[in-house]
Amino acid sequence: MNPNIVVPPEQSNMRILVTGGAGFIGSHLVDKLMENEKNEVIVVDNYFTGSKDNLRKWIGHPRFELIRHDVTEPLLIEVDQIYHLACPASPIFYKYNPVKTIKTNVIGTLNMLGLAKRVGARILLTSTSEVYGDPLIHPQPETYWGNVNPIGVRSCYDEGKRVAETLMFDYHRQHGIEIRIARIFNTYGPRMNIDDGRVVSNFIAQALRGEPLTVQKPGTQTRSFCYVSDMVDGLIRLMEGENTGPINIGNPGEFTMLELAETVKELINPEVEIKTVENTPDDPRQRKPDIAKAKELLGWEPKVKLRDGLPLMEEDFRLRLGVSKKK
Ligand SMILES: NC(=O)c1ccc[n+]([C@@H]2O[C@H](COP(=O)([O-])OP(=O)(O)OC[C@H]3O[C@@H](n4cnc5c(N)ncnc54)[C@H](O)[C@@H]3O)[C@@H](O)[C@H]2O)c1
Ligand SMILES: O=C(O)[C@H]1O[C@H](OP(=O)(O)OP(=O)(O)OC[C@H]2O[C@@H](n3ccc(=O)[nH]c3=O)[C@H](O)[C@@H]2O)[C@H](O)[C@@H](O)[C@@H]1O
Repeated sequence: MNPNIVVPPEQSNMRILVTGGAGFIGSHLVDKLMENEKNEVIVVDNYFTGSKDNLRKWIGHPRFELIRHDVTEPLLIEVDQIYHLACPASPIFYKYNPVKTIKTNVIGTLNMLGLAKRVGARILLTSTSEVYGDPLIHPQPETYWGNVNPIGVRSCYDEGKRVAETLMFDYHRQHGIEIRIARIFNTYGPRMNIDDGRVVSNFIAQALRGEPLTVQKPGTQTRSFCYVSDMVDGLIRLMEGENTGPINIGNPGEFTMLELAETVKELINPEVEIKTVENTPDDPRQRKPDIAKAKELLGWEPKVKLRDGLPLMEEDFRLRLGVSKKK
């Protein structure tokens, strides 16, 4: 090929690895990446919390490949970009085998950085707002170092992601790897596991089954919920842009868990009861992203409000649970 011909970036073919691509956010990201005919997408996943079903429309597609692989083992392939998502995200699942969660975050991220270094790929890590722990600053800007319990039951995830961020920056400084770090705040949408255990999927499944909505005590704790299409848009902008991050990607609309339960009840099943149940240790009391950096550096902000996103998720849950809407 003539070396003087410069191929503009939007014209070049890209081979993209998505680890954890059979999961909730990963499978939506794959859908978006596959829309670009210049992209070839490879998913690696161990199916711990993900499923082939989430990718069924792409299985057999000539630009798509699915590999059963655990990221705690080395991976030798040739790719241009790596979206590194592999890690259980629901507290129930990441606490199920905490040692494995740490291995996934630390050894898994080391392996993906090793791959990025060998082939010269750009790598994006999906970190989390949990790096801020139980935050003492509100809302949380990226400059906040957090308030994390290093020995608690959530630490395998929180500290695991903090080490993963450290590894990303050390590979960047020491080996010149091109890195991107997204700090994702609570994301919801179609394809979440019905029994995933996270609050939005729990409340929607409970409302559709006519079971009480289980608000964990005190119920005044807050979260800020981002719809999955907004999240995927933010991740792609971060990968394609020039900033390493970390950058918060989330929706600043903040709700108490009681408010969320009231909203789900009103929109999905006004007859359902709301009951208060025991909470788990170290549950953060408040969480809201400061997204000034995402707005300025990525030109990104979320578009889908909670009241518009919940019905889209309801539709998907109705189909999967076989519960039709009353006329
Ligand atoms: N959804 C959120 O609200 C949220 C918030 C903050 C950060 N994140 C991060 O985003 C990423 C995706 O989250 P999600 O909500 O889609 O979760 P998910 O559990 O649906 O997806 C995670 C995927 O990773 C796979 N996986 C887990 N361990 C693996 C391993 N050792 N090797 C290979 N694959 C493995 C799972 O099988 C699953 O398909 C995670 O890194 C998570 O920490 C998510
Ligand atoms: O977004 C993030 O940064 C992190 O948020 C979540 O962790 P968490 O906010 O604890 O998620 P949930 O399990 O959905 O809990 C949210 C709140 O709802 C409450 N909850 C949960 C479940 C339930 O049935 N009822 C209920 O009131 C919890 O006590 C908590 O206060 C994700 O699961 C993590 O993967 C992610 O990294």
